[in-house]
Amino acid sequence: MATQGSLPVVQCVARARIPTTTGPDIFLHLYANDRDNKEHLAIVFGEDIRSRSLFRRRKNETQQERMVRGAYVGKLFPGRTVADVDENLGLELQFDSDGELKVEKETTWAKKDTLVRIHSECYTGETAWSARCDCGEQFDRAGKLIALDREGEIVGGSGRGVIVYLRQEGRGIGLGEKLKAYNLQDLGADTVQANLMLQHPADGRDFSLGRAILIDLGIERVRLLTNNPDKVSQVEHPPQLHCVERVPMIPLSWTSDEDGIHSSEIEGYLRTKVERMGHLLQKPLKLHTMENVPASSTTITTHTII
Ligand SMILES: Nc1nc2c(ncn2[C@@H]2O[C@H](COP(=O)(O)OP(=O)(O)OP(=O)(O)O)[C@@H](O)[C@H]2O)c(=O)[nH]1
Ligand SMILES: [Zn+2]
Repeated sequence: MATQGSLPVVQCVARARIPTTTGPDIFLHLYANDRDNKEHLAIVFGEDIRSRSLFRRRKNETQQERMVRGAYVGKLFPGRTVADVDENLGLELQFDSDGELKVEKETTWAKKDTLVRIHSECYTGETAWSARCDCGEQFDRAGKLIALDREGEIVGGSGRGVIVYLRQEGRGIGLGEKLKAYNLQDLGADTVQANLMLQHPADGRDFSLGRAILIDLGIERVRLLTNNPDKVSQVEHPPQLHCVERVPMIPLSWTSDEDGIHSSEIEGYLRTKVERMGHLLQKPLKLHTMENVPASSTTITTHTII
């Protein structure tokens, strides 16, 4: 687990509106940073969640250049010439003498609890239909919960929220090493043992880039979608960033016979997360060590961070 340490410097390179197949427009932000050369992303729900580094005014730039990188208010349309004013919607951005965006409630989301997922890239789970993990399901669920007002007892994001998408494939070991880890798992190791056998830490990820991206987006109070306690502690950077609540992500297969991922591999994966990585999962789970103990006593309770 990485220590808090200083924040990386992040720069939003571009933002674009993405009309989605599921309904809402999202705003995809691509980031550069001073720690690695990966293209980390922020999937932002809500036109008014604004990247300070993207909107910061640059010397001698034109309004056209601002619109091309995505530093505009409201909606783009053919013939629009000014980035900082959307006359159709009656929106205008204001800036201070240093060219920093002024946070005004009419144009910029601020000081509100925001539903957030810090998600690590998983090609196999998100693209290759893998039933070894629940990453793809979690990614989809995060988008759905951000768009919804509520789902059962979970309060959604009502169309405002962020999925910080960190290029940390394989809990940071990369896709090639993760494939080797899968082979070791087919040979009987669990996901933690496999990493260690390959001379990698069980989970060497550093979420400081996630913190820096959220702060750049002006997010201050996070309702974090995760079962991973390490992530909860990583979303603390007082006074700028606080985790005010942990919102559990219960695997769909635990609440439905049809939905979700049903495979022997996923049960082992989730069991290892609970037993060996300290993940906080609510549904009773038959643990290796608790074979003959009634399920009700193995419920792992979660704690809402206040
Ligand atoms: N090394 C390794 N990485 C895996 C394995 N299965 C999934 N992963 C990676 O684990 C990461 C999953 O992280 P997240 O989806 O952020 O979830 P989490 O950190 O486990 O915790 P939650 O926020 O509760 O979902 C991704 O980078 C996956 O590629 C595995 O068997 N071995
Ligand atoms: Zn995965």
